[in-house]
Amino acid sequence: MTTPSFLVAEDLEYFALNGDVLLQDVSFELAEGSILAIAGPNGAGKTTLLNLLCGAETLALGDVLVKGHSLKRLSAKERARIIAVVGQQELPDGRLALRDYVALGQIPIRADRSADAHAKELNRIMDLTSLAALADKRMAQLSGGERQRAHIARALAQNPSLLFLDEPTNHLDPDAKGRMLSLVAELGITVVMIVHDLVMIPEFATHVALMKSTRVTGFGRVDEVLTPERVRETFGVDYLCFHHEGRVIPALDIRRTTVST
Ligand SMILES: Nc1ncnc2c1ncn2[C@@H]1O[C@H](COP(=O)(O)OP(=O)(O)OP(=O)(O)O)[C@@H](O)[C@H]1O
Repeated sequence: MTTPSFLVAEDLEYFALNGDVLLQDVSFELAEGSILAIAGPNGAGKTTLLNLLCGAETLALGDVLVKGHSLKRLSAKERARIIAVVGQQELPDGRLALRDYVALGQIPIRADRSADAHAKELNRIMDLTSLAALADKRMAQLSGGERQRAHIARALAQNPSLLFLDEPTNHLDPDAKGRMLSLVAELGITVVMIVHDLVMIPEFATHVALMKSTRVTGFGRVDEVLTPERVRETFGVDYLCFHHEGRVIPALDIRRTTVST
C-alpha cells in the first residue's frame, strides 16, 4: 500500500459570486516536509488557491485532502491543530502586547502541554523569530517588518504540521527575509507559501506551482519547473543564473523601455 500524499488538491474550481471563474483545473500532490512556493503574476489566483488549500474559503468544486482527510470534513478545531495560516492582511488588536499576541497561537493546543511548557516554547519562538527584545511592545507600536515576524511567530506557536504563508517576506529587509525563509525551510514541516520574489524560490523551496490566469500552469520540483523559458512565459521577464563561489545565484532582468519611440 502506498502512503497517501500529505496535501492533495483534487480538481479545484472556484467562482466569484457573479460567476467569474477565479480558479480552474487545479490538481497536485505534495509529500510531507515539502516546501511549495506558489508564484505567478498579480491577479493570477495565488491567494485564491492558498485560501482554498487552507480552508479559509469554501470550495465550489473539488476537494483538498490533508493526511488523507478531506478539509470539508474537519472541524475548525481539528484544522487548527494541523494548519496555521499567515494571510496578507492580518489585523491584530493594536493594544495587545507582542508576547500575548504570539501566545494566541497556542490556544488550539492549550491542552497538549503544561502552562510551564507553553511558556518555555513561547520564549523559544520569540528567540527564533528575533522578537524577544520587543516582547512587551504593543502591536500598534511595531514596524511593518516586526509585525510580519510577529504573525509568523504566532503561526509557529500553533505548532502546525502544515503552514500557509501569503507573501511571508512582506516588509522584511534582505537580511530579515533570508533569516525568515531559512527558519521556515528548517522547520521540517510542510509549507505552502506565496512568493513574489522569484530569486528566493530555488534557495528555500523544494517545489513550485506556477500560476497564470486562474490556472496552475506548472507544478513540480523547483529545478524542473522554474526554468528561464517558463519564467519568461509566465511573467514576461528574463530569468538569469550567475555562478558565484560554487553556487547558482538567480537574478531577474526587469528593466523595461517605458518611452515608445
Ligand atoms: N471575491 C472575489 N470576487 C471577485 N473577484 C475576485 C474575488 N477575489 C479575488 N478576485 C479576483 O480574482 C483574481 C485573483 O485574485 P487573487 O487575489 O487570488 O490573485 P493573486 O494572484 O493572489 O494576486 P496578487 O499577486 O495581486 O496578490 C483577481 O483578478 C481578483 O480581482
